[in-house]
Amino acid sequence: MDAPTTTTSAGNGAAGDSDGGSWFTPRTQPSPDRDQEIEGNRLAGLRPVGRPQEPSTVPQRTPDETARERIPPFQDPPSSPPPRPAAPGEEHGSEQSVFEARIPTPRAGRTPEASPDAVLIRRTMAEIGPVADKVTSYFYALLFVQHPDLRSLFPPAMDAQRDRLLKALLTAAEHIDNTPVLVDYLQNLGRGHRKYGTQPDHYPAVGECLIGSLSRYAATTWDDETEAAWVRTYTTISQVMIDAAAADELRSPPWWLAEVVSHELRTADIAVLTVRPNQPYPFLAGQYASVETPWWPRIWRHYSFASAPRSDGLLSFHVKAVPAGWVSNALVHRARPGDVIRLGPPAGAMTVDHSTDSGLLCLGGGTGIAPIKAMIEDLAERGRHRPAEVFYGARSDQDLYDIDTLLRLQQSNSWLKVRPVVDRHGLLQLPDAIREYGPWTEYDAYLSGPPGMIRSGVDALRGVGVPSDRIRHDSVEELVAAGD
Ligand SMILES: NC(=O)C1=CN([C@@H]2O[C@H](COP(=O)(O)OP(=O)(O)OC[C@H]3O[C@@H](n4cnc5c(N)ncnc54)[C@H](O)[C@@H]3O)[C@@H](O)[C@H]2O)C=CC1
Repeated sequence: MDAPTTTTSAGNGAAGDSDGGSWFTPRTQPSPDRDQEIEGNRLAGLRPVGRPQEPSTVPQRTPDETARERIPPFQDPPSSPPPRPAAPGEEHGSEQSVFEARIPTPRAGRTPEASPDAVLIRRTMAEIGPVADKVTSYFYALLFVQHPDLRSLFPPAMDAQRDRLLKALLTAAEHIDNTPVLVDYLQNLGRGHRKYGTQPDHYPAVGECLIGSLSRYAATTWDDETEAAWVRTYTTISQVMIDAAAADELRSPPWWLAEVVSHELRTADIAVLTVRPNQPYPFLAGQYASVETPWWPRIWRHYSFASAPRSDGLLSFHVKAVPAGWVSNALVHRARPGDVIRLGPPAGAMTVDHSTDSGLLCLGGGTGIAPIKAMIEDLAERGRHRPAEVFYGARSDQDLYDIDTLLRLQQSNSWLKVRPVVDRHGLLQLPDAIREYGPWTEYDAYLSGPPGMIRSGVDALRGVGVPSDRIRHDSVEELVAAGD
């Protein structure tokens, strides 16, 4: 399952397609027998094109610069809106592919002018919106019938994961004008897809089926111009992903194997697992990884690292078994020392900004405390004496399964204050607790927990005057939510 080797960044062959255009060659004229063509094969003209070496006089560009050039510049700099709450997932973040980028929405009253392609794409999106389920079913049916070899890249049982690829593509397309954020998102998506065994030549197949499905369900507005806009957009999207995967191949494996070295049941349904990766696993405190168990092949779920990077290389996760959570139940009730799981690459931008001395206001709800604890350990290890206040919310005293660890950290670090907040009478008091303390004007806020907590926590923080750009949380699935 090697990652692509054919594409690299500009300066060594990536930029400058042979025709000076895109990776795909869009058909601009309808073919005479268009009506007879099988849906999904309509873009048989989509093909990877050769990529000659650039002349040595061309200054070397980084993969990032190349990727950003592929996407037209946003007409208006992205604003800093309130972070959108994460959408519900059945397990932490569930497996949202590698969604983590935040697509800023334009500031109220200042609508940036959309590019012509973006206008056409949004028109298609508006038409397929009411029949999104049908588009999804048709897209996957097409993909697996036309390209049965791709079926093995997806889980045997296509549950909620099923529509994630399509959603990711559609959401990215819809935000094609928003260069800075989209590039990060797509690069992450490309890197994250290495663990599925995605190869560059899979992209045209997906592109054909995407266009086949869209043209069928957006038939009223679909025309050659629209098709050309989608082909250009998909070409850009896929090329950024392919290049990011190729660059990543030079420095990281597509996945890591990790042996469970300890498994501690802290409550009837919460386990703390410690694993040893088979090779060094670099990550930052606050990030998360996708995890696959041997019992549910190709089903990946996200879990945050519950400790800062350790000198012995071990990683830990807090997992709560949730109803119908295949992976979480396996990890809590089945996994034992000696079992081997797979880890995807680290992802997530909810990390500590070490360039400032601002305080940290952290809200952790349930197992959402895991990345918060990792960030506090990170601060402690760096010897940075920044004020940090942790509000740890749980439904009962018993559910404060990691309070001892946090209290120990508090004992040895005078700058840290830990405040357990247990729901009383079914009332969720975590956001109320923030209002009771403060002021928080000199603090950066970090939230981690269930989507409802993130939502009300963000509201509460903004209510007490914490500016949106100082509020951070995992934005897993934000793009998907934005595309809904
Ligand atoms: N395991 C991990 O590594 C991570 C898990 N998460 C997420 O954290 C969540 C943890 O689930 P549980 O432990 O079952 O938490 P839970 O549902 O028991 O909630 C924990 C606490 O969060 C607060 N809370 C919950 N809903 C709220 C709302 N609507 N408004 C205000 N406060 C609210 C309350 O204080 C509650 O006691 C999951 O959604 C998981 O996806 C997030 C990051 C990391």
